[in-house]
Parts: sequence; C-alpha cells; structure tokens
Amino acid sequence: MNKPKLVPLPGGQALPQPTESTTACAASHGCGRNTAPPAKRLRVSGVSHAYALTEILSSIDLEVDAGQVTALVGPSGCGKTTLMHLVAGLMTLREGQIESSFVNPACVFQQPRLLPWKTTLDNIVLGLKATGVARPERHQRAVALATRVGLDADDLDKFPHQLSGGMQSRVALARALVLEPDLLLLDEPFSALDIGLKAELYRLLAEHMAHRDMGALMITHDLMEAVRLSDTILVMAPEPGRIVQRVRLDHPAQARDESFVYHNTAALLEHPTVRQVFGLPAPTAPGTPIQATAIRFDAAVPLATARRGGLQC
Ligand SMILES: Nc1ncnc2c1ncn2[C@@H]1O[C@H](COP(=O)(O)OP(=O)(O)OP(=O)(O)O)[C@@H](O)[C@H]1O
Repeated sequence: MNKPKLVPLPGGQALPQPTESTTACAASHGCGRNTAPPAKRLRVSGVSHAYALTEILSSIDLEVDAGQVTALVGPSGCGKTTLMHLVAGLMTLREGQIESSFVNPACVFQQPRLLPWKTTLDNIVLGLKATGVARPERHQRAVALATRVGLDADDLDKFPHQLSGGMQSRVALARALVLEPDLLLLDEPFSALDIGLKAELYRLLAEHMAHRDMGALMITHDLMEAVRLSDTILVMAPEPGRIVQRVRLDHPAQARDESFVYHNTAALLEHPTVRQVFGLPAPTAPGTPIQATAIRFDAAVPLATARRGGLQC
C-alpha cells in the first residue's frame, strides 16, 4: 500500500490540505502508476504544551488512520481537551508536529457550542451552507441526520435554549456528521446521553466509519465506550499530560458483542497502569486476573514521575 502523504499543519492553525490521494493518475494519462488513494493518516509527534509556566502536555505521539478510532482516556485535567484543540488547529502549536492527510475534518466539542439565535435545523446546516451546498440539498441532508440522532420534526424549529443538554449534544454531532467528514474529532460527545441514545449513536458512528472510511480521535471518560468503539486506546497520566499506556484492540468493532465489551473493559480496569492513573486502589482481595480476550497492552511508560496525589508509583 502507498504511504500516506502527511501535510504539516502550519503553526497548528490550518487543518489538512488536499493531497495527491485525491488526484487520478493512470486513469487520465496512462502512466501506469497505482491510482489507489493512499490511506489517510493523522500523526501527532512530540507535541508538548504549556499554559503560562505550567506544563500541560509532554511529548505526545499518536496516530489516527482512516477507518480507525483512537480513544484518549485519562483523569480529569490531564490535558485531553488541550490536545484535541491543538489537533483541531484551535490553538497555536508551539512544540512538536501535527501532520494529516485527511482533507475534511469536523469537530464535536465538550460543549455543543450551538449558535443561540439559530434553530436546530439552521445550526445543523451551518457548515453545508458555508461550503455552498444548495438549500434543498442541505435541508434534506440535515433533516435526515437529525432524525438519525433521534430528534423529532418539531425539534428542528427550536432554539438551543429550548433543547435539553443531550439534545444539544445530538445537534452538535449531526452538525459535524452532515459534512461527511473523513476525520472526526470528538470530545466526550456521548456523555450527556442515555444508554439507548448512546447505542443508536454508536451505530451511526460505525456506519460513517465503515461507509466513508472515516478516522476518529475521541476523548471519553467511559472506558466501556472506549472498548466498544476504539481500535487503539491511549491512556494518559496527568501533570504533565502524557501517554503512559497504549492498548490495541484487534477484534473488529462491528464484531464486538456485549460480552466482549464487558469482559475487556473489566480487563482494562484491572490493569495496574490504568488503576494508578485514575487513582484507583489496588483490589483488596485479588482473585484470578481477568484475561483480556482481544486487547493487547503495549509496554507501559513508568509512572515514577507522576506527581498527582493518589498515585502509587
Ligand atoms: N485556557 C487555559 N488557560 C490556563 N489553563 C488551562 C486553560 N485551559 C485548560 N487549562 C488547564 O489545563 C489543564 C488541562 O485541561 P484540559 O481541559 O485539557 O483537561 P482534560 O483532560 O480535557 O480535562 P476533563 O477531562 O476534565 O475535560 C487543566 O489543569 C486546566 O485547568
């Protein structure tokens, strides 16, 4: 397979540029080169960040490939959102590199950030309008997606203050997915939703992953959600925020049933690094360790430098 072309994001401000992956070659002039588009990839290398003198992120390395979900988990305040904002180009990158060959990224942030003076429908179509999609088409796409995220027809004319927190989250997700992104940046998008809605939106996300070969970088506090959806889970420790454990899930996400999710979430929760990072006490009466069935733990980074109270290093 061709190696993806990665385009540096200048100063972390701009999002990915089109690459040769979008150009036809042999088909147009018969040079005989393989025209299969190279797989897209986001690569974060050696990214560190500080607010004033406080070091928030230290030497973050991660990758997101097309069709893959990479989840970031870690205790509150360890820098996950800061990292996401750097990746999204919303903050100036000062140290490290963020490169991407995705061309159409979209973000769903912790706060829905809906425009308060616009209706649900107008919030969802905002990005389509900006990209010049004709009104009938943008309305048709927005209505279809609003329905998929569980909004009723009469919700479409409501303003954000008339929606519950969970409804606002769903509007924000619809606003991102209606753009048919190839890379989705998700900051706890499902945290305000009940389990039935979560399950429906997991299915919607899986469809977009499968049909559009979309990549996703997702922050979640829900380890079960991470095990259900991700191909890679990156466990972060705080002060400064850094990746201390990489977990690979080999089993295809579509083939994971409830038993797989429960079992492997339990295995993840038993892992010593995960327990330390979240300040969980060692099990008082350790029994037989739960064996992960299809997840692999890469070598953990020692937590010896962690400075947070509650860590047993
Ligand atoms: N604009 C800012 N100025 C100064 N400090 C900030 C700023 N934004 C975040 N911080 C600090 O940076 C640290 C990391 O915050 P961040 O929101 O990235 O963490 P997080 O892991 O996403 O947390 P949570 O899981 O609670 O959402 C926190 O200590 C926070 O107080």
